[in-house]
This record gives sequence, structure tokens and C-alpha cells, in this order.
Amino acid sequence: MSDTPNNLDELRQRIDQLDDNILRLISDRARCAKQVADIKTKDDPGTVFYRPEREAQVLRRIMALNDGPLDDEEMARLFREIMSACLALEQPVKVAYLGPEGTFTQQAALKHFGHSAVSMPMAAIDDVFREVEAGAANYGVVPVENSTEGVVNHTLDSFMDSAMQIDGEVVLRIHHHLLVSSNTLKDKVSRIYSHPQSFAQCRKWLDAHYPHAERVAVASNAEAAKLVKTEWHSAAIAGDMAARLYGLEKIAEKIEDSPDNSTRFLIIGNHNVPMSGEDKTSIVVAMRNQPGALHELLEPFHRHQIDLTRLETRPSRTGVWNYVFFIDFKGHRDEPEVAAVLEEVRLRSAELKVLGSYPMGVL
Ligand SMILES: O=C(O)C(=O)C[C@]1(C(=O)O)C=C[C@@H](O)C=C1
Repeated sequence: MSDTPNNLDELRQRIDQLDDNILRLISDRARCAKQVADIKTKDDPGTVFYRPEREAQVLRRIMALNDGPLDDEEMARLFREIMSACLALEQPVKVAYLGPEGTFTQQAALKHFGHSAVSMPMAAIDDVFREVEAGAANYGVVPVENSTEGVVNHTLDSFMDSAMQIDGEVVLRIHHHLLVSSNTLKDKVSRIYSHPQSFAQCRKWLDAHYPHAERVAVASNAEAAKLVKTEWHSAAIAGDMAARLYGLEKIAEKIEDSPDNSTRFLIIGNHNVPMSGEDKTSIVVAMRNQPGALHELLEPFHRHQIDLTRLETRPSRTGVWNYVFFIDFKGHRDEPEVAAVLEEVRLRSAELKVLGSYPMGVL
């Protein structure tokens, strides 16, 4: 097709017509969501409006139907935002996350809840748990494991002391950039700020490109980005959100050593989430310190052919001689096979806590 002005006019008219249709359809959808809210409130005045299992089903269905040219993730992201706006019409959702603003955790919160959610930065993981427990936020978002640096122990420990449940998970591709401010003399960078995990994820690149720069660890990537604003000889390693928030320039992009560097975040809340069709369950189990304890714990999973997706050990904080295992596996606790395994594990362990069954990350 040639790009003559005539064609351009025609195509823009066509786009205008399509936009009219999209607008009408989105408004129809929003009206339906409001009706859903009325039914939910009538059935139960204390109802929860956010339904993670339904959202996961909507996004999976759209991805399966999508024939392009936009890719599945891009299409799901657009529908994510439409649902976020529909949910905000029913009831705005308040989400506490590990801040400050501009962190990867905020990016994960927006990816999961969309931009119509009200996101509230917290100074520490404990504060995110407390805010949700106190009811000041409906949900919380905390990091739990990184593909190169491993588990975020603080998050696991918080679950031991808390009655919070896991309502969902988000996996985020983590891209780090070397950022400078308009004051920085780019060829005189002698100090680099970042979070210790980000330094670890970019170690080889830094050794190759900035072997002599001082590496200063700070509490978050966003904090690092903020600091370079005021120093002419400093740079920061942080992500896109922090770069945008503090108006910094990327002098090197995607400097992480591993191309599939990603972080998994958990959505915490205080509801049981029904089955979505593709779910995961997380449990924490205390075992007595005796030979074969781990084998005894894992045997029922093997026998019932349930896939483990993660196994972590943490020192128990109650009994000095107990091991505590954090286990994630495929399946929902309402499935008979999973319920049977949980019952067997309960009998074999000193203590079992089901942290939640929730939809596997979609986006
Ligand atoms: O199906 C529902 O329960 C709705 O409230 C509708 C809807 C949607 O927009 O599709 C909105 C919010 C919920 O979290 C799930 C889905």
C-alpha cells in the first residue's frame, strides 16, 4: 500500500471509526462491571470486589484468542488496564508496596493491578505486611525471589509472623541501566550508587566497564537514582521507572549480566482465592530435626505427582532444632489431590501453614 496523502486520510478515518467502536465497547464493559459490583454487594455487603482468579481467566482467554499483530503480552497489558479501570469503578483498590516510588516493586504492583489502583510506597517489607493487616491497604506487593540472586529472606520471615495470605504472584523482567543526571560529567564517573542485589546482578559488566569506580550500596535503586541528581561525578544503577521519575539519562542500557534476569513478587492479602484453572499453592512446614525429615516431607508430593516449583529452608524462630521449609507447588488447595497431600504433610510435620493458593502469574 502506498503512503499517499489520500490513503493516509482514508486510514485515519478508518481508525476514527474503530476508536468510536472501541470507546463504545469499553463503556459497555464498564457498565457491566458496575452491575457485577451491584450483585456482589447485594449478595454480601462486605464483599471483595477484586477477583484475582477471574482476572487471570480473562487475561488467559484474551491471550489464547489473540492472532496478532500485537503480541499476547502487549494485548494482555491493554486488557489489564481496562480491567483495572473497571475495578476502580466498582471500588478503587489500595496497594501497599516496598518503596520508595520508582522501585521495581512499584513496577510489579502496576503490572499486576494496572494504573487505576492507588499505590502506596512503604519503607520496609514489614510495613507492607502491617499496612495490609491493619486494613489501611487492601493488598501488598513484596519481592520474594530473584533468578540470579535467590530468595528475599526477609519476605519469607515476615510470613512466619503474620496471618497474611498469598493472593497472587507477578514475575517481572529486570533490566538495569547506568543512569546519570544533567550535572554529571559522563567521562568522570568515579562513584556508582545502587542496591546490593543490583550490584550483584551487574557485577561482570561493572568489572569490565567501571573497574575503578567506588560502588556505594543504598537501600533501593530509586534512592540511588535520587542521589545522583546532586553529584557531578556519580552514576546510579536502576530501572526505567526510577530513570523516568528522576529525569535521568541512560548512558548504558540493560547492563545486567544475565539476559533473563527476573524477580518474582507476591501479592499479599487476607482472602482465600478460588481456583482459576492454573494455580499454585505456597506452604510453610516445620519438621522435627531427625534423619530423613526432608524425604518424609517430599514423599507425598512425589506419590501424588504434584510438581514442586520451589523449596527453601529457613531457620525456625520458635524451636531451635526445627527446620522450616517454604514449598511452592502447582495446584490449588481445593483440588482433591492437593487436599490429600496437604493432609498427609500435616500429619508428618510439627506444623503446617498454607500461605495461599493463587493464580500462576499471567503477564
Ligand atoms: O468479574 C468480576 O467479578 C468483576 O468484578 C469484573 C472484573 C472485570 O473487569 O472483568 C473487574 C474486577 C475483578 O477483579 C474481576 C473482573
